[in-house]
Amino acid sequence: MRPDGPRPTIIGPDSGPEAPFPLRMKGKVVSGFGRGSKELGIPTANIPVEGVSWIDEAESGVYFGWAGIQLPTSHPSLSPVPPSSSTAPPEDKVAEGWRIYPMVMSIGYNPFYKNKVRSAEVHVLHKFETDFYGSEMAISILGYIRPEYDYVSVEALIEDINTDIEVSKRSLEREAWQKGREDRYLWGEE
Ligand SMILES: Cc1cc2nc3c(=O)[nH]c(=O)nc-3n(C[C@H](O)[C@H](O)[C@H](O)COP(=O)(O)O)c2cc1C
Ligand SMILES: Nc1ncnc2c1ncn2[C@@H]1O[C@H](COP(=O)(O)OP(=O)(O)O)[C@@H](O)[C@H]1O
Repeated sequence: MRPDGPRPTIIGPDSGPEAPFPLRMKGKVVSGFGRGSKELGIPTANIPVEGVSWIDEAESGVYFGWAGIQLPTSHPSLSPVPPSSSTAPPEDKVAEGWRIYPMVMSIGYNPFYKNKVRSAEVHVLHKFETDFYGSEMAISILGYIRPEYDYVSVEALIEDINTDIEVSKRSLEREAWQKGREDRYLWGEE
């Protein structure tokens, strides 16, 4: 059960991420249990964990970092990227539909829902006009926020996820953490 008490408002030192981060994984967005949007109002894009070398050793819990998504060229949320932006992917990758966003995610069994299989679920900190199932997504995890908990109610779970969103935004705003956006892995390169 979630312990009582205040939570840290920012994660990691101002100097930037520390080992073992960044932890990276990528895959096509698949469907989960359909609870993210409908029950919680917080959609989470699932990517398969099979074949991710570090996943078995990773602690279950909530992580944050950057996500690259290749949106189909017909996607209504494919807003233009200012070419002057130093953190945008290279122009050819922008043309292929790649965009970079901050993200917060959970890796584990979702104790509140008592899942039997381990999942990786990414909430992208951006408002999309439609879904992006089947899109290629690459993530670079830069820090660990907290363990997964069971909750007395769905409202208590939602409140903690909203705090995770704020902690992630605040942590990534710092200069040394913004550099993480320039990781080529985020636009599909090895
Ligand atoms: C940032 C974040 C934190 C989460 N923390 C927890 C948690 O502490 N306990 C839990 O049971 N589930 C947690 N979840 C998982 C939600 O329960 C999950 O996203 C929801 O069940 C939707 O599942 P679905 O996408 O497979 O439908 C978290 C999800 C996110 C995005
Ligand atoms: N900001 C967002 N972050 C993550 N996924 C989003 C977002 N906005 C829209 N989506 C879409 O919503 C889907 C997740 O919806 P959700 O209700 O959690 O269902 P499920 O987990 O069963 O697939 C993602 O796969 C993606 O296509």
